[in-house]
Amino acid sequence: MTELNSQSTAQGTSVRYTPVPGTEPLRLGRPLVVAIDGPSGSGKSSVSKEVARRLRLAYLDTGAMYRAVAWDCLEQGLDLADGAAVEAAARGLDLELSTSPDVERVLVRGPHGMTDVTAAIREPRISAAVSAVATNLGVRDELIRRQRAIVAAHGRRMVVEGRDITTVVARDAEVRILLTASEEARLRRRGAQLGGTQSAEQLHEQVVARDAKDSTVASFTQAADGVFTVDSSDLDFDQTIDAVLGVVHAAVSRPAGA
Ligand SMILES: Nc1ncnc2c1ncn2[C@@H]1O[C@H](COP(=O)(O)OP(=O)(O)O)[C@@H](O)[C@H]1O
Ligand SMILES: Nc1ccn([C@H]2C[C@H](O)[C@@H](COP(=O)(O)OP(=O)(O)O)O2)c(=O)n1
Repeated sequence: MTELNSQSTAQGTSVRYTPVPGTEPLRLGRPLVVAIDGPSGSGKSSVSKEVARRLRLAYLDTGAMYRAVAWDCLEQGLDLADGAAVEAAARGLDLELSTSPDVERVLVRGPHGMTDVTAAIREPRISAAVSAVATNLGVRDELIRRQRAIVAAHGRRMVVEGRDITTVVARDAEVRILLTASEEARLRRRGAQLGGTQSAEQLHEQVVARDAKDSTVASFTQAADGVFTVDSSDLDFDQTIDAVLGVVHAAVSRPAGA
């Protein structure tokens, strides 16, 4: 009951999704985990939030969890090379994050009460430090456990985005997507997002070099079996949303076992 139409637009040919009212697989209450992985700047966060709004699902930004651990380690003055101390910080972290696609909020509880770290975790100093935390396997073990618990607590109705969601955290997701874009597009988008404040070298470090480090512990450059690839290099934001929604509807409309 899903229509996928090819339409020519000013930007080229794109796949657009035409929702069919009352489409059974998207009924409210039925589990629907949409797992989205991809490299830095491919559009995971912005696309996942909009897809969650359209499908009335909760939203989990797993990258924000790794960033919050990095923030806490720096706050405590820990040496990020001390794996045991970093793992202990992750296991002890009292973290609260919004799972609404409309509210961006990350809070960390410390000895002096809750600190709102929503903006702080996006600072370049955290982007520079976060791979040291994300490549710590003890940290990953703890955050993966928490991420699975969050998905379960939301009745498995959630868009979850990161680097290892399709392959580890939610291998059993109803829909698994690898969102990619060319390196050139990703650097351009991240540069614009940061308001042109970063040099080409800084952007390369924050996007390409960080992905190379993160690739050592998570596989997000090639789609695993059963994972759909959406390449957004030549799509604008709205076209990317249409393409992702098209994949969701095609996946949930498939007969069982197909
Ligand atoms: N298809 C697209 N076309 C143009 N810009 C996009 C597209 N997808 C995302 N963006 C923009 O690119 C920037 C980076 O996207 P973001 O969602 O932060 O990526 P990620 O979470 O993968 O690092 C944002 O400013 C976002 O609005
Ligand atoms: N599931 C995840 C999510 C993020 N990470 C790591 C990889 C990244 O360097 C950091 C921050 O992720 P985030 O998605 O915020 O990164 P972007 O700057 O949006 O590309 O965490 C991870 O290892 N596994």
